[in-house]
Amino acid sequence: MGDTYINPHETRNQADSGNTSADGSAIATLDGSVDEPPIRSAGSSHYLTEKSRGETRYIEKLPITEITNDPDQDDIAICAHTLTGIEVIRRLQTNADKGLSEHDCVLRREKHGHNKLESSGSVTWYKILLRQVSNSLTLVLAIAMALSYGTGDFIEGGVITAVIVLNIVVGFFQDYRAEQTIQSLRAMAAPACRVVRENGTMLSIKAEDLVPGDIVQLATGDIVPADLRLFSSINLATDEALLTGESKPCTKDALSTLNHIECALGDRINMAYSSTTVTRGRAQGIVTATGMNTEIGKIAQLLRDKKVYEDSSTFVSRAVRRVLHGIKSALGLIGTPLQVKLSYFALLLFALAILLAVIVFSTSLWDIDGETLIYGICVAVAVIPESLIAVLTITMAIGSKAMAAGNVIVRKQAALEAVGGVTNVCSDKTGTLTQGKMLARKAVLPSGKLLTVVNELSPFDPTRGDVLVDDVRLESASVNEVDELRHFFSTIALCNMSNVLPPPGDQDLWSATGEPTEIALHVLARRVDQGKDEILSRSGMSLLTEHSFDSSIKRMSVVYSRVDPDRTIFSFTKGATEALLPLLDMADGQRREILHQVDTMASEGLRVLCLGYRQLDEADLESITDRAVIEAEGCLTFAGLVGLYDPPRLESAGAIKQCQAAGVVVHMLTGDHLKTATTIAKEIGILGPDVYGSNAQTAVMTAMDFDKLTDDALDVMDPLPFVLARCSPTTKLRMLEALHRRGRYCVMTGDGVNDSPALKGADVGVAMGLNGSDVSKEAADMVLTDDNFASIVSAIREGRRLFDNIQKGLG
Ligand SMILES: Nc1ncnc2c1ncn2[C@@H]1O[C@H](COP(=O)(O)OP(=O)(O)OP(=O)(O)O)[C@@H](O)[C@H]1O
Ligand code: NA
Repeated sequence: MGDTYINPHETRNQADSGNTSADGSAIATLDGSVDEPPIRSAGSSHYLTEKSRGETRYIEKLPITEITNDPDQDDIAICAHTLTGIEVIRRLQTNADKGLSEHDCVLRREKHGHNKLESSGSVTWYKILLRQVSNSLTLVLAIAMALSYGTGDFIEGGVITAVIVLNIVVGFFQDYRAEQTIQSLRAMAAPACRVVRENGTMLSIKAEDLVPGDIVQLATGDIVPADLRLFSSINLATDEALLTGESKPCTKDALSTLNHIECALGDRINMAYSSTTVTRGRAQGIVTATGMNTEIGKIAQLLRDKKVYEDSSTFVSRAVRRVLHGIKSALGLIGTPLQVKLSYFALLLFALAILLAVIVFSTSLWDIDGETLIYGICVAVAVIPESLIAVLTITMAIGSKAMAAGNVIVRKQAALEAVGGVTNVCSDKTGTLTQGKMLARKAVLPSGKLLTVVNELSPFDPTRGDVLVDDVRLESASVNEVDELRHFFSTIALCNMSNVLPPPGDQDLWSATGEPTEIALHVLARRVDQGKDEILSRSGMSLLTEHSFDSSIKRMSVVYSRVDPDRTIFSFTKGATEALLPLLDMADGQRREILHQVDTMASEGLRVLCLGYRQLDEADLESITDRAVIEAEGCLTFAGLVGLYDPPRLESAGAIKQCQAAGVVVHMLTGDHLKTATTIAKEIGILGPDVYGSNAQTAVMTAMDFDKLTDDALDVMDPLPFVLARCSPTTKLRMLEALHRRGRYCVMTGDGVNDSPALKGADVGVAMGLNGSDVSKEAADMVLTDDNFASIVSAIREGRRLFDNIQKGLG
């Protein structure tokens, strides 16, 4: 239950207040819940709905709790799931529409503190200093120094002392700075969230700044920033494994109200808990608990209160384990692979030094006089390369600084070294190799008429530029007179979650929020006054349900209904051609015709979307909530094709050339059409006369063909594809495995929720800082602050320099 926001045929068994009247008017809630500024929030209309619908009944059913003027936040956190959304909003003295004022927030923050988990103490300066002293190299050097002084070799002794001091000082400042960077990175990487504040403005703020009573919006891929009582939701599901251990996503329903306060966390389907992740859908909720008061905070508190080694092992085995751990970390055998390697190296040198000393002493048949002693020690000390340590420390310091300057946040230390050894890069296309700013250039209508956009200036400004139909300018007024035009524009505007925003005041810079693909379509619709809001207010339609875009099935559907006398219901679908063609109701000949048109557009480098719509009966409503059923039914009427252009980034071609010159192979793993991807790949040089194997049959493949092959077949393939089109997250994993079986070492980029396995599996997983989901950032080793492919290349360069310098130091 609760799979959708509203289903008239659904009977609810929860004690519920007036929201069972789930018909047209409550539905109106939904279309308001577009996710970005400066819209009215979904909450508002829901609020009105609940109020306007049977208010008396609502009051009768009010829980018998006292309403105080000073709502107690702790109290709300405990019982929010048993109250209606409205009640929670009222008790927390906020407004779903307007949100809290800045003044309120300051007061509440004073009372409840920041929304973050208290960590177990930050690293202090003396701990960092201790870390400098306690490693094999320093220990070995210290012994050498003592021996040198002991034998009166003050020059050698002085040099070693200088090296030790340099090592400690540089190391200290470097680590200290790194520690601070990590702190600030944590703050930066702390999930941002979208919140309604100050009379209804939508802001993006750090989760840390949330206070109880804030109105928060959630979308697929978000990490829930605080404990929330949801008050509107569409197809929402969250992954709560962290809290409940339940690995299946938990379907949420904002409109339900539960009866029992003690109800298990996993059953509280009207709540979303801090640190869980949104696996699908979107929602709005009100913050009921922050920081250590959240459910995850309570767990953290429990963990902190517990003794560190609280297991069944005996005192002795615990002590042994601790001592071993202590020795290992003192010798520097705990850390990144490189640190460990270096520590072993130092120990090896030390052993060698002792061996030499022993040899010297043996030649004098252990008749050790002063001279032999000095000689032996000098030989031993000479083996230890003081300069190595100085070089190392300085190189590491410079390397990590350069990375940060190059728009790459290194989340895991080991990645700093790993990235230098990379032999293959598997990159996304959209937004990474290309600019991610799409423009709708062309469209083909069902009748075969060609629609083109000319004279456009900026990607977001619908007022500049003209739409031509077969070379005749299309006037806004005539759209509604032609059926196929009306259906075409309704589909691209309504099956769309983006917002296109006029410039504020007297400026002329349009802006937009949402996915580039959808923005491009929305701008096209607005060029002829067919924006989403315009269509909705004109036709009186409201959203029934929505299945947001899913990159594994590559399409999106929405269902709208009109509340007129004979309630008409329409579904609109858009997606990749391969995903939509089987759902279209048409003859095979016509399908082939469409495929031909798609091919032509794709070879021009355009991303082609296919559109369809369908009129539904009341009876179909039963099934609209279940995506699998909608798919099976299909029977869509074809509404047209649209071609979007996403120009490559200017830096891409150069960066790819540098990679190839350095022997790094670049692969493009994209969700896009084969032809579109190939055209772009040629433009930026992933394929070309200089690239060995570019003309091979396997250079360009669709994921479908790739996935069909067995591992053995992949292993003999030469070369592995440079372009993999229509990729899904699992294809990325197979590509990774194939590369690993060949002993390659690779970077993999990803931005989506389901890219996490590929990011974790890669030698260096790279997430996108600007447009990536929180989940992908958590899984990655590195995050690009500018989403730019060129930054990966500079990271590789920096990593290699680091490696080379260390190599030189060792040699
Ligand atoms: N919002 C959307 N609604 C419907 N279909 C979409 C939408 N976005 C993309 N598509 C279709 O799905 C295909 C794959 O998109 P997907 O998001 O998986 O790839 P991408 O992330 O854009 O590309 P890349 O993997 O190179 O970054 C697109 O080529 C397009 O046909
Ligand atoms: Na992608």
